[in-house]
Amino acid sequence: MSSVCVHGLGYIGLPTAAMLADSGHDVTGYDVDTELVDRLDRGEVPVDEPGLDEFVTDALADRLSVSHDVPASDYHLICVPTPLDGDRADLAYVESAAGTVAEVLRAGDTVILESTVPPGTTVETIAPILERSGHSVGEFSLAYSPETVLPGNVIAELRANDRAVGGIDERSVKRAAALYGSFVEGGLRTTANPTLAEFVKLIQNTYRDVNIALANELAMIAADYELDAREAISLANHHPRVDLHQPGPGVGGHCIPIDPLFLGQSSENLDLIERAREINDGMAEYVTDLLDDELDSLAESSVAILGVAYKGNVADARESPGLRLAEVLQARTQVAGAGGAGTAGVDVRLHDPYVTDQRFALAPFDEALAGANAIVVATDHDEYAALDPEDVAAQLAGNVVVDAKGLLDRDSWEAAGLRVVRL
Ligand SMILES: NC(=O)C1=CN([C@@H]2O[C@H](COP(=O)(O)OP(=O)(O)OC[C@H]3O[C@@H](n4cnc5c(N)ncnc54)[C@H](O)[C@@H]3O)[C@@H](O)[C@H]2O)C=CC1
Ligand SMILES: CC(=O)N[C@@H]1[C@@H](OP(=O)(O)OP(=O)(O)OC[C@H]2O[C@@H](n3ccc(=O)[nH]c3=O)[C@H](O)[C@@H]2O)O[C@H](C(=O)O)[C@@H](O)[C@@H]1O
Repeated sequence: MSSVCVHGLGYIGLPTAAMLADSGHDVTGYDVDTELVDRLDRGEVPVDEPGLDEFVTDALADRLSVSHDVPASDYHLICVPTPLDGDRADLAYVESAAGTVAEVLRAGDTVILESTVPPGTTVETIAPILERSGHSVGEFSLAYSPETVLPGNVIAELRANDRAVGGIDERSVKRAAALYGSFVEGGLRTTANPTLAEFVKLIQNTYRDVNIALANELAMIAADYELDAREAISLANHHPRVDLHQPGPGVGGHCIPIDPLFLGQSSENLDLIERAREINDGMAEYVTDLLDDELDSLAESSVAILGVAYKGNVADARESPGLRLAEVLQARTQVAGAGGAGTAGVDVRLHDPYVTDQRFALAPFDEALAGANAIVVATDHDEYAALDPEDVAAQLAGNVVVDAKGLLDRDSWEAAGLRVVRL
């Protein structure tokens, strides 16, 4: 078993550190957020993910420790953020983490980058920073291995998913594969080319983004023929070589809407991929058009948006389709005030049973619904699937329901006197 230091104890780093400890390695978790390190040290697990609390707590009682310092270790795993800055990846965090590793790196150690990055980052950006240690690539090992876990199912997918491992040389491939082999039950797909592994991660998320855009476009076309897109997609998917995705109010989260843009960082050849992004981002406009068609006067209406989390049963509201819809609705109906300043027309109420972020001015469910002219189901939370249409109808002033996630049983909702428009 090896000593491992995990840099970055967020959504990816923390479960990975606990998994490595669970597999018998001696793991140190390091994060620049000193408060986070202190909280973890007290046994508080601030990352919201099913089963993670107990998994991390058990690891902390055994082979996982957290520290404000980076110890010399056989392995360094870098799991720090790579946000978007304009239309480019902000690599400041991975550069900083690599700089910290360089300070303790020894000949024979292995560094693995897990953060999602534009192709070429490991070779062109990380390797030169690590060489500030005084050791050359080859004296230490270096690999890229992307994380592919699905939020909501992280612990199971850490073990079960196949994992791409791209080493900078054959020794790096072997060293990285040995570490992942200690807990990955899926296949290890190795290559002596980190750039290929970086590219593979990006095209997995791009595949999903482009396919969702196709589903969204099909939903708009189906509506022109007065057909139910989801019924059509379900029937079409019975073909052995067709697997269409589902339409929705947009693509949220901090990965799928962002990773396709990383692909374009050193290539002028993105076309379909860029168009897919536009289609997915444009779904908020489309849902606004639907509401405009259904309501007498959008500007004088109240609309309850159910769901600001980016997807069902999670609390993460990054790149939220529900919030984007709220912005578009307000921008569309803004009217010039006396001083020329815009005043919002439509009254938008936001509700979410999972999101706790105070910045979003979320309303309790009954307040969000009270006297509203329309509701939009923007997130497929289980709580919304279980709503009683009679109760909802009794609280609304209007009868328009836009089911943007195909969550509701249309017959029972229409039997309650509601007009259901579904994407
Ligand atoms: N969250 C997800 O579902 C997935 C995320 N990824 C990728 O994994 C990477 C990490 O993402 P998350 O864990 O979600 O981010 P996160 O924001 O949850 O956590 C990152 C942590 O890194 C810490 N950090 C920042 N700079 C640091 C440094 N120089 N040294 C040590 N710690 C530092 C931050 O304080 C934070 O606690 C990103 O590149 C992301 O795109 C990949 C697949 C899935
Ligand atoms: C290829 C792939 O499935 N990538 C996963 C993805 O996780 P994430 O939770 O962002 O993906 P998701 O469940 O597709 O949700 C993204 C968004 O897309 C929407 N969505 C999803 C599927 C669909 O048919 N239609 C649709 O509109 C969701 O509602 C959500 O707003 O991105 C993660 C990441 O890279 O962070 C990655 O680890 C996960 O495995």
